[in-house]
Amino acid sequence: MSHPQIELKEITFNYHEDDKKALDNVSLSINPGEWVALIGHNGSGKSTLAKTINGLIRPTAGEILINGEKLTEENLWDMRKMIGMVFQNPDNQFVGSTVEDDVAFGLENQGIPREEMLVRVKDALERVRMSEFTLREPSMLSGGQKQRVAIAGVVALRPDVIILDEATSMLDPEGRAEVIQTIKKIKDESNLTVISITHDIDEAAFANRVLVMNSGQLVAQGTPEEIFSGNRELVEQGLDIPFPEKLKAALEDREIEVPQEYLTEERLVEWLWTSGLKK
Ligand SMILES: Nc1ncnc2c1ncn2[C@@H]1O[C@H](COP(=O)(O)OP(=O)(O)OP(=O)(O)O)[C@@H](O)[C@H]1O
Repeated sequence: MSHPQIELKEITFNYHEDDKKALDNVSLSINPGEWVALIGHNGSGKSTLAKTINGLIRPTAGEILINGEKLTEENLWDMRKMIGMVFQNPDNQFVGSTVEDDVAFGLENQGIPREEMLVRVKDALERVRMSEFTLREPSMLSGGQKQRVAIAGVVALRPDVIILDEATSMLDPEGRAEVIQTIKKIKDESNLTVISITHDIDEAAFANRVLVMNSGQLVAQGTPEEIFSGNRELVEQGLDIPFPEKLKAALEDREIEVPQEYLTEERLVEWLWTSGLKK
C-alpha cells in the first residue's frame, strides 16, 4: 500500500504550558511531488507547522508519519535528512567564503566523501543556474542569487522534500520570480515535494494545493482556484489575494462583469484584450 509522504494526525502544540495552542488539532497529508502552499496571517502557526514536519518541534499531542513510518526520537535524524529547509533571510544562511564552499558545507557535515561532494556541488549549482558564480563571495550576490545558492545547498543534500519558509519574502519581484522558477524547475526534474510558507499569494498560486491556517488550525484547503476565486474572506483574514483576483474585485465594484473562474496573470491579460473593456 502506498502511503502519503507526510502525514500529520491531530497535531497539537503549545510553546509553553499556559500559552494558547500554536497548533490546534491539525491533520493533513502530503503526497510525493506535490507543491503545497501554506498561507495564513502572522502568528497563525505556519512556521510552527513546518518545524513540526521536519522534527524541530515535538508535538504535544498527535503523531507524524513520514512515508508511513512514525516519527520517533530514534529515526528523527534519518527522517530529517529527507527534508531540506530554506529560510527567509538570505544573509543569515551563509557559512562558506565562496559559493562553492557554501554549497559544500552541508555535505561536509554529513561526511560525504570529497569526490562525491565535488560532483554534487557542481550538479546543484548547475540546477540553480549559478555555475558561473562558483568562486564568488556570497555576500556580493543579489538577494535572488543568494537564495538560489541556499537552494543549491539544500538540493546537494538530495532531500525528498523542500520547505521554503518565506524564502522569497525579502526579495524584489525579480528575485522572487528567479527563486520560484528555480524551485519549479528542480521540482519538475526530480519530483521533489515543495512546501512553501508564504504571504505572497502570487507564489501560492503556483502550488497544486493551498492550505490556509488560522489561530493554529487548518481552516481550508483546496486548489489555488478553489481557495482564491472570489474569496474576499481571505482579505479580511489579513491575507492578500492574487493580483488577477484583486483586479477582478475592483472591476466588479465598478459593476463590470468579470469571469467567475480563477484567472492566472496570462489568462487575465488575454481576457482583458478580448473583453471589449473601454477606458
Ligand atoms: N519560540 C516561540 N515561543 C513562544 N511562542 C511562539 C514561538 N514561536 C511562535 N510562537 C507563537 O506561536 C504562534 C504561531 O506562530 P508561528 O510563528 O508558527 O506563526 P506564523 O504563521 O509562522 O507567523 P509569521 O507569518 O509571523 O511567521 C503565535 O502565537 C506565536 O506568537
